[in-house]
Amino acid sequence: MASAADEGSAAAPTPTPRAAVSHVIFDMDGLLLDTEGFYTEVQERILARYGKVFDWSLKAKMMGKKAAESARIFVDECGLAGLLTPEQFLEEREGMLQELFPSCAVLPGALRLIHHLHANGVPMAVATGSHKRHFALKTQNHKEMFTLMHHVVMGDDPDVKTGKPSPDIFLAAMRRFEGKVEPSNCLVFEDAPSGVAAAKNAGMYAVMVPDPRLDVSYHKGADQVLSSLLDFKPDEWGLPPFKD
Ligand SMILES: O=P(O)(O)OC[C@@H](O)CO
Ligand SMILES: [Mg+2]
Repeated sequence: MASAADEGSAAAPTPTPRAAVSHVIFDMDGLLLDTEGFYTEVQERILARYGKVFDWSLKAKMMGKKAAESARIFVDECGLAGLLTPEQFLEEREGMLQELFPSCAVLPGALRLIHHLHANGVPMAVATGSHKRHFALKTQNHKEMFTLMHHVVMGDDPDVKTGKPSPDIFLAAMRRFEGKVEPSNCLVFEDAPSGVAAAKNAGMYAVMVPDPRLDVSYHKGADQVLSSLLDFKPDEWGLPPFKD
């Protein structure tokens, strides 16, 4: 029988990679940038006026979607039809969001991973449901991270006919890489159930980094679920390992 000392000195077996991807696509809100809390805060405030409470099952349905789609969900699910239109909801939350977005922080592990992949020549893109104007507000203090991306696709891009969970945005992001890239070459990082579904609908691999308040039933469909980007091991996906 091997002693504890023998076991300690034995080289760890090299794990078989889950897949060998060559290209990476990042979601933005709630994955790279800590902006989801702003949406929650503003929506809680609006709902409180109607004596209602914003909860995580509603959050799960709204997050990751284009603004108009999530506004429709908000009004319908909260039974506000006749009291508030989706357009009024968007108008009302706009001022509050515009003030909050520029102060957003980068989420843990995002910069480390992006710098590592860039240094190793792995092509990266961002695919966000956010439209151009909100993207500019959110990224104004984090420009460097986005210069390392080959490209960014936003929710109001003409190639994005339908928002997540439609695969449109991830397929558009894939097609804009150089050379011939297949969905099975792409690894998507997402925080939202609709985003994971979009990646899977596109035929890609999906690593989910969900908010801990999101019910575990929403993790279904992801190929891997992590508590933080800091826990990501590139070699599990055929990507160059971290050296530190
Ligand atoms: O696709 P992401 O970057 O999460 O953006 C969606 C955002 O508009 C709100 O959830
Ligand atoms: Mg997101």
